[in-house]
Amino acid sequence: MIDQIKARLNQIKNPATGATFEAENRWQHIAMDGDKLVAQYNRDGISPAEKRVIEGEIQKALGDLMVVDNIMVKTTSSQSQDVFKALDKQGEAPTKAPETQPAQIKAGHGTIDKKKPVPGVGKIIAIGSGKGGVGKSTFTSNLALSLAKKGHKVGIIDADIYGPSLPMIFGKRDEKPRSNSEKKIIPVEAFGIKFMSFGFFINENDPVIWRGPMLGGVLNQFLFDVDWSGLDYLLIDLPPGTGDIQLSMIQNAHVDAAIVISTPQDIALLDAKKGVEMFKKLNLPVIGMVENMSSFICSSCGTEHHIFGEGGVAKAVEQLQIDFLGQVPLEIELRTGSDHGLPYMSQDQFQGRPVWTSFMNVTEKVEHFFNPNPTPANKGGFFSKILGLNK
Ligand SMILES: Nc1ncnc2c1ncn2[C@@H]1O[C@H](COP(=O)(O)OP(=O)(O)OP(=O)(O)O)[C@@H](O)[C@H]1O
Repeated sequence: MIDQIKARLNQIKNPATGATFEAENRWQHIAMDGDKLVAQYNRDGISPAEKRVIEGEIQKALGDLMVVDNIMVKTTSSQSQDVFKALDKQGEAPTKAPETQPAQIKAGHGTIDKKKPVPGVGKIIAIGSGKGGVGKSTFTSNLALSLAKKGHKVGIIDADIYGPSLPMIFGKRDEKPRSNSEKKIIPVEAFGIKFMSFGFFINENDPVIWRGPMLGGVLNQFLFDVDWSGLDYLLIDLPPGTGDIQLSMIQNAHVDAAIVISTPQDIALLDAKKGVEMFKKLNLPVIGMVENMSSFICSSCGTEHHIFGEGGVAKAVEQLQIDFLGQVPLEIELRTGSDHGLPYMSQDQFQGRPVWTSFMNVTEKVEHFFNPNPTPANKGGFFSKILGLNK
């Protein structure tokens, strides 16, 4: 099959010149890795928009031979600045301002090999889930807000390449991140939380195939090319799953600990256990597991319904010998808040409700994990205080 694939890939045309990839000798590597195709071409002179056309053509050319999700196309370029600029709503890079530039992230430049601390950041927590849609981004954003309520300076990296939802949750979908004069990306800020999202750099309709080449380096770029100075906690919202993508994202990054989110459903739990194992394999301490959507309390009759099952996460943490950080019930306002850019924990009118209390309890456990013996001097924003970073 590989010969057939090569023959078809050679006929892909460069939209910039109209010549085939074969004629321009663009392909550098075409090989199968199990059932996955890894192909790499030289993209000098090809713009991001043309690159997307090419990826569409590759999908079309190979669509009858293999599953599109198994096609991984990498690129190399001698111009390391041919990058993905923060997009405005129409998909165009914003115009220049005198002292800042449109922020940009590079594609296909791999990971850095050494784990090094992120300047100005206290602790970095990776938040993962085995399965998609269990509420990882909802949890991450509300944990950030709860930590901020306890006096900490908090940032979030939205590294969920499949469904970056932080711009929506924080009501910043139209934001265009910029870089400062030191070429550091300035994080976007909402409700006192600084964040950076992969969503600012892609069009929502871009196929996942196009995002593939960005996987390797994107987390490290978000860790080191963004100005995170002054943070106590930096949370990383990982893509759902426990495969190579998640592994390669975190194995070279300096992360202090991880939290795994699951629903009580068997299938989600099974995958969440794999997530815990993945973090353990990477020698990353697991703070614990959170059960989201644990139950629904009927507002008319007050009965508690365990829609996705009951007690599953409590059992799993026992088997895995990790801590149970708590349950977050289903609550309509948690969803509507996220949909409307008004995250739940930013709305003080919900204080005292079960979801609010759950988030504050989880927050205390996270604080305790890093600071088991709080004193008045190191309580609330303690990392910044120690480091003298809070201005
Ligand atoms: N406890 C909850 N109560 C009500 N709705 C919730 C709750 N948790 C999450 N949701 C809603 O469920 C949906 C999925 O949540 P979210 O996007 O946070 O999941 P995710 O695990 O990050 O998904 P993905 O895998 O796509 O990144 C969202 O609409 C969110 O608002």
